[in-house]
Amino acid sequence: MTQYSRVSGSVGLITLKNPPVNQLSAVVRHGIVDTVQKALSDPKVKSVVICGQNGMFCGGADIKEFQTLANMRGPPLIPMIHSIEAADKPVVAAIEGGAFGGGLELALGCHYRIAHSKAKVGLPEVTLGLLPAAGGSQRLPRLIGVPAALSLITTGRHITAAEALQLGLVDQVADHNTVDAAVKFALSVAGQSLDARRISNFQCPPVPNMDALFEDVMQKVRTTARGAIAPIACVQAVRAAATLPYTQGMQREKELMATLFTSGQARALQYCFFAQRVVGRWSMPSGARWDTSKGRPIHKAAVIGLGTMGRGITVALAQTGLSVVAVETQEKQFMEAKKAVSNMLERGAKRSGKPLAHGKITYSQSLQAVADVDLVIEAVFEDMGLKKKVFQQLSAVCKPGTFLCTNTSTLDVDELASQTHQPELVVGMHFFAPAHIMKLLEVVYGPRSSPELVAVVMELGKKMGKVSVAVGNCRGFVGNRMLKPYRDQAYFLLEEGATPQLIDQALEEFGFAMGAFKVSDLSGLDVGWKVRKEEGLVQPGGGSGKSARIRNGVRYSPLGDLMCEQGRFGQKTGRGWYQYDKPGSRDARPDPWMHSFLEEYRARHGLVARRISNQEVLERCLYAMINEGFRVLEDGIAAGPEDIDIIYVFGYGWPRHRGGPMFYANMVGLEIVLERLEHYAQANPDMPTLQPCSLLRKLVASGSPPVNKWKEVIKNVRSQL
Ligand SMILES: CCC[C@H](O)CC(=O)SCCNC(=O)CCNC(=O)[C@H](O)C(C)(C)COP(=O)([O-])OP(=O)([O-])OC[C@H]1O[C@@H](n2cnc3c(N)ncnc32)[C@H](O)[C@@H]1OP(=O)([O-])[O-]
Repeated sequence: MTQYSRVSGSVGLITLKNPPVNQLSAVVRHGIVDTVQKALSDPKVKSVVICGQNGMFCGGADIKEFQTLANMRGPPLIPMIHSIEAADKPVVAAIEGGAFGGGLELALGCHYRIAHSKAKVGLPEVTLGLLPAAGGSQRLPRLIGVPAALSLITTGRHITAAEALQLGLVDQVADHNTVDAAVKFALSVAGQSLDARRISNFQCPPVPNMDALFEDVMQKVRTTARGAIAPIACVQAVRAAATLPYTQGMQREKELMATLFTSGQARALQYCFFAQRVVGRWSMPSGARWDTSKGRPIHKAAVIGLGTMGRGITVALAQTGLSVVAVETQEKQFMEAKKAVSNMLERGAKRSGKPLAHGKITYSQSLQAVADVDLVIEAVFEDMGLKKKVFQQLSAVCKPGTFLCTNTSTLDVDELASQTHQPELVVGMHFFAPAHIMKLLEVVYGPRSSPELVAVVMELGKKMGKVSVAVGNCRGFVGNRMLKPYRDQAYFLLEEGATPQLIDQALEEFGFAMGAFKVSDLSGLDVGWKVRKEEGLVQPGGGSGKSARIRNGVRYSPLGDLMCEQGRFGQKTGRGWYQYDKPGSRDARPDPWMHSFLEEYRARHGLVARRISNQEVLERCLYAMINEGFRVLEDGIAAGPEDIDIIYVFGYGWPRHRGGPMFYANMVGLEIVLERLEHYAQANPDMPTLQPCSLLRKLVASGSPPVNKWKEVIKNVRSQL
């Protein structure tokens, strides 16, 4: 909706009213066309101000309308914005809150822009698989120059009003009432010539070596895009602005948008946008939900154990403004951690331009120091015995009602909870390394966990700038549980004839930030080895005969164990699945040693190497992971496919433009995933993770509904279990 009034005698005030973010739905576009027409034809009106209600200018086109073309009725944006720019009365945009995407494009069609000092602006279309196609890709470079426009349009980043002023994107910044300031401004420019204010008439400011600039940017974008097509189209659109007259540039913008709009990538990225918001509305099997469970504020928190994870968590907490007690009992680690945390905080402050959060941390070598905190995050070594001891001590030391959280990545949260006097006040907070940078937080509740605690931790995650996903307790939770069958398939493929680089290349071409073996080298092969040893799976020398590759009746690959026996722990030892210049180096190079190691291994086990295609790598690794995802849903560990997809996009390097594993399965076609799993399961009867799970079969039998309809089928499957 759009409201119109006349203020200060001669200013037509148009207010966009469409909660939650005044998005440009059809009804709003109608309203703008009508009210602009009204203002321009009213002789009493000498100038116009456009603003948005509830302290928000406009969040852009209505993304929900993109889901079906049928929804996209009503006046199109481009002519609407052109008619504003062509108006013979000055039109001023009063930007409060934010102007994003189509919202900023609307403001760029106005003759002047005044922003509140706390407002942000940006063209985030690229994050939705699109480009600013209501003239944004053509007007922005004309206004602020090609390099700055490229930076904003290809990254989609939101900038502050101060930066926008510096770039010349806005004309004035107001500290108080922006609409009042804009009305005053509109009065002052009434009657003035608008020839120099219509951005579409501008030439792009000249750039020396323009070809070299575009080549350079295109190369960078191709590397970082990992297969996403929108960033490349954004560069092409800006290039059109720099080299073509405005009308031809607009034609190019339209053509590029048409390709993007119907692409699967745009659908996947828009799905991710909404999925990220869906996971915030968490629920537990008990029926407790985000909107009925209230948390309480946390003022003081503690971190136990200052290894890599503990340091990152301490920094992340301090950066939210909380008081943090950081505890490490080992003298050497204690001294190193203090220094490291302070460096990390300094770097963070430099990056964000925000003040240092040093003063908020107190360090201690005694657990007694946490007696008065509201919440503790345990981040000691991944060892059940050690963690149990810490939880017993915490339960004795902390004041009643203290929330106790564990940063375990796989261990049983309920078992830890049972070590305390108040097991309902224990949950998992599974951070990802480096914890102050990585966005994902898995919040792991057990059957006894109190909804209040889940609410507290989800809220705390939000404050820390994390995307928090609430999941149930099981081995590996959601992320690591699904990763296991994916990794296992990668090992089996090595045995069957692949190399680490063949598998990694297929996964990286798919869009993963790193292939399975590079990730393994980065995180250290010894971590999994230790766990497998504790589980009694490791046989020295890899074992011999038939039993060497079978454990508990299921196929097992001892390759990782053999690598560890050779001291090849990955980057930290300079040798792993790849070789490195020196220990700690990150530049992975294929290792000829690996070739003979695999040949010898295959010969010992009577395996004949065969040619493995990229398609087989993707199908076996990804479909095994997806199949486990269906089991996770069937078991009620994740509330819905969105939870799984967001965990993978934010924590495991899954390419966002493919929407997450469960969305991807839907894009491929559930019947195809089922058929391929059946095929591979038949060929490998000793790999139960390839046996299609019943939820997948049920979904296919129900006609493969879209992801947002899966919950109904899941409910039926669970009720039959
Ligand atoms: C031809 C076209 C060309 C054009 O260039 C294309 C575009 O403009 S593409 C668009 C380019 N624009 C963008 O990419 C901006 C996308 N939006 C954002 O980045 C953030 O929402 C914003 C920064 C605005 C506010 O952040 P915040 O304060 O943390 O709030 P929040 O994020 O939690 O959202 C609150 C609620 O609003 C909902 N919703 C939000 N935006 C839209 C929308 N455009 N539409 C529909 N709905 C939208 C959102 O789903 C949520 O609903 P719910 O039911 O409560 O879950």
